Amino acid sequence: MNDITFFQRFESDIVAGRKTITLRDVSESHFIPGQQLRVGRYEDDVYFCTIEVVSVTPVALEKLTDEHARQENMTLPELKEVIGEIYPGLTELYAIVFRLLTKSDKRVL
Ligand SMILES: CC(=O)Nc1ccn([C@@H]2O[C@H](CO)[C@@H](O)[C@H]2O)c(=O)n1
Repeated sequence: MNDITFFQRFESDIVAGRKTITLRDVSESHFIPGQQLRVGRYEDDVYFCTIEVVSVTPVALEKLTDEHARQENMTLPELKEVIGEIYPGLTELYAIVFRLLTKSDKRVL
């Protein structure tokens, strides 16, 4: 069982350490710093890595900065577009900072 999923298109950035945060809605704001999470792909739930939660911080959409975008390996306009597609109309987000612990050796990229 996985604890959190990411869209498959972000898998390579996560396992390469280029994406170190995710922005989620309140339904995924319950993670605790220090918690280790098994990470799967949203499309098929295939496990691909384990991360450790570093912090969970509420952030308003309008308060997102270039630093958040850098941690997503995107530009700020790209990030806002992605969020608008995943969470239409949502303005209250939670920034989950994580660090990569282990990668699955069964991944096929
Ligand atoms: C079911 C579900 O909500 N899945 C999600 C939600 C969010 N995200 C990522 O968070 C950042 C901003 O939202 C973007 O980089 C997306 O990667 C994701 O991969 N998968």
